[in-house]
Amino acid sequence: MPTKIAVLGAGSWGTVLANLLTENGHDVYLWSHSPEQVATMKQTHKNEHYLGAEFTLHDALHVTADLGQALDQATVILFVVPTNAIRSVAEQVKPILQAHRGRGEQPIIVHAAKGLERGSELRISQVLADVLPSDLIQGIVVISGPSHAEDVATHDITTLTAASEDLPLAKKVQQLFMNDYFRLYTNTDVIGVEIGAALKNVIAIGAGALHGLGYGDNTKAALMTRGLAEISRVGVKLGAEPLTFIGLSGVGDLIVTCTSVHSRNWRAGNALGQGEKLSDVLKNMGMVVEGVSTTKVAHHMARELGVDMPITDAIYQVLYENAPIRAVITDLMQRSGKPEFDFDNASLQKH
Ligand SMILES: NC(=O)C1=CN([C@@H]2O[C@H](COP(=O)(O)OP(=O)(O)OC[C@H]3O[C@@H](n4cnc5c(N)ncnc54)[C@H](OP(=O)(O)O)[C@@H]3O)[C@@H](O)[C@H]2O)C=CC1
Ligand SMILES: O=C(CO)COP(=O)(O)O
Repeated sequence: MPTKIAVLGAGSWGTVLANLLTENGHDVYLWSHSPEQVATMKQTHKNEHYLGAEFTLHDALHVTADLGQALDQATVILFVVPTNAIRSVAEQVKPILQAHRGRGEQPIIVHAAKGLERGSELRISQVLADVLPSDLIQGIVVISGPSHAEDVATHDITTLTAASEDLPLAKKVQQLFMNDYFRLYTNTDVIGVEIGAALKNVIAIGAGALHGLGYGDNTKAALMTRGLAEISRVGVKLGAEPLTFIGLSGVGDLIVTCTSVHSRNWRAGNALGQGEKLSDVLKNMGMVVEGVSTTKVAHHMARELGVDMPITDAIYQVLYENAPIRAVITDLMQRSGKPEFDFDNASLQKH
């Protein structure tokens, strides 16, 4: 029995996930807020701006700019817009779900975005829970892991995590997405999965910058390892399970984002390392670079929580205070010597 799924956001990731779910036999409606983009996709069967000319939309995939049509009788709603658009899209979804309430429908809400909301510092599942009351929905599941849209588009073998506090719901979502090239594992640590997903983008900007400046493999490994240390530190302080950070949405996503030319965060960092201005880099990218906004949120969050995040702070200085990259690297290296692990520090323990 096919499941009706509404995919909200027709950028690179939303389009590829909608295609995959259609391949898996589901009845999928891909919603874009742009009627012009929908008209072009219907005419060409492509989403060329985001995925190039090679990628073709599945014949059975419905594309629409009508949110009501996408949501009508959908049992799953997948949010794949950038973090800072999640709230406004959820606010458009809410009255439609309220109108459907009489039919007794309660869709599963899934999201695939990676960031922290500017201003509120909320994780994405928290933003969704803030807007969509629990009597309107079955629950919220996050899907996350090392997964560039460009590689999934060519059926490269890919593994993700489906995370929810409600394990049966995570298992349902796992089954919807699984196929011979896309494998999901479940996890109940939503905090760890969302924090790992958001903060790896910050470190990927740093990895790109090191590449742009000509640093070698030792330096990149140092950045990724110490980057993971600070991601884990803040995550555990927020209540995450430490093990999640050695999983797919921790080290897994950190590796792919810090090493792939597909990563918009890595590419932005690389361009900065080569001396381009941030405003030009973002203008030329034409796609979301989540790590730029997340760096600001994480920098403030670290201060509020009293967690040491020296790499994130250094990237903040480069992005928001115009600090020269080589100077912040020198400052990082000149900090006093420290133990690799502070085993006695309570902030490394969950409780
Ligand atoms: N690309 C990838 O490989 C992966 C991305 N992700 C995450 O998925 C999320 C989406 O990323 P991705 O698809 O790559 O982003 P893109 O930049 O490729 O596309 C973003 C899409 O969201 C739309 N959009 C932007 N603002 C709004 C809004 N206010 N209302 C409705 N639609 C809006 C854009 O429309 P328009 O064209 O009009 O601007 C565009 O269709 C991000 O959080 C990203 O980190 C996660 C895993 C992999
Ligand atoms: O999250 C991603 C891969 O897992 C995509 O990363 P970018 O947003 O840097 O392209």
